[in-house]
Amino acid sequence: MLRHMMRRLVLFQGQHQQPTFRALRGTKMKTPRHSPGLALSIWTLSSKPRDFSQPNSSWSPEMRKVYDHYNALCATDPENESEKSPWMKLPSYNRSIKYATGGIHLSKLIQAEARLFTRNVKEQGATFEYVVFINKEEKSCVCVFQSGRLLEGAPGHVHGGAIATMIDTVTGTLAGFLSGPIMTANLNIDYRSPMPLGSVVLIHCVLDRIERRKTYITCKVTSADESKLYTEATALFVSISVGHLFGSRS
Ligand SMILES: CCCCCCCC(=O)SCCNC(=O)CCNC(=O)[C@H](O)C(C)(C)COP(=O)(O)OP(=O)(O)OC[C@H]1O[C@@H](n2cnc3c(N)ncnc32)[C@H](O)[C@@H]1OP(=O)(O)O
Repeated sequence: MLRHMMRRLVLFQGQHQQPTFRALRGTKMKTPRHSPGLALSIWTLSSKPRDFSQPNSSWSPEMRKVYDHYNALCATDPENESEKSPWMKLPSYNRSIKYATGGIHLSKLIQAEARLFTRNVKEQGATFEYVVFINKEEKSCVCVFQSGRLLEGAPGHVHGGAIATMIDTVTGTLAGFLSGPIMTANLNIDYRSPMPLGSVVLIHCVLDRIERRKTYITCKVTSADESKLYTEATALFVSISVGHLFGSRS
């Protein structure tokens, strides 16, 4: 069954419909605590994983306003239903493996207690609140990001590592959407002005170019009204085989 699910995962990644999953190198299989039969029957009944891109009560009115703006862009015009919007909102789970068909089951086998860095604090609003909207035609995306109180670096401002985490996540999401399974090979960041803790910012990413296995993305982080530039970055992602995550170079 595991082999079957892995095959579905590879097929899924090849369709480039969703962002890729991140490194699982050094992965260990976890033996289910229950008997396999019982465990499987429970999994079959399990509901959909929580989608963290949905609004929650920690979102500020500004976060909600920007979210509503981009969410409206995703809707199909009722007067022209044949023309689909190029915008789409991506779901977000606490493990990227859950994007794959059967991923919810796989995530219970592969390092079952692992959690995506940006989604690992249960308290809503304490760390990374974000949602990513992709524009398929422009090969670009916008992430609406609200930083929480646990992300402080300089007093009252967001930690540079937290900003880098978000840039890696959003550029990686776009690269994975466009190129399938990838890993970050290079990330260059210029911090232009300090980002107030708790503020809502936009992370704009666009495809620069694709050369063989290399996908180059450029990124700008601005205030929600786009009047202030906080950060600029460029990122290189290299396409990998799923085997690369499990230690095989083939
Ligand atoms: C939903 C959430 C999404 C989150 C996305 C986040 C993704 C991550 O953070 S991944 C974690 C951080 N990244 C890593 O741990 C990666 C570690 N590095 C590796 O595994 C490998 O070095 C890897 C995969 C990047 C490249 O290795 P490999 O597959 O052997 O590629 P390799 O043959 O060396 O290079 C391929 C091409 O990329 C180029 N390249 C590789 N690394 C670099 C680099 N650091 N800088 C510039 N170019 C590079 C090579 O020159 C080569 O170019 P060309 O095609 O022109 O000859």
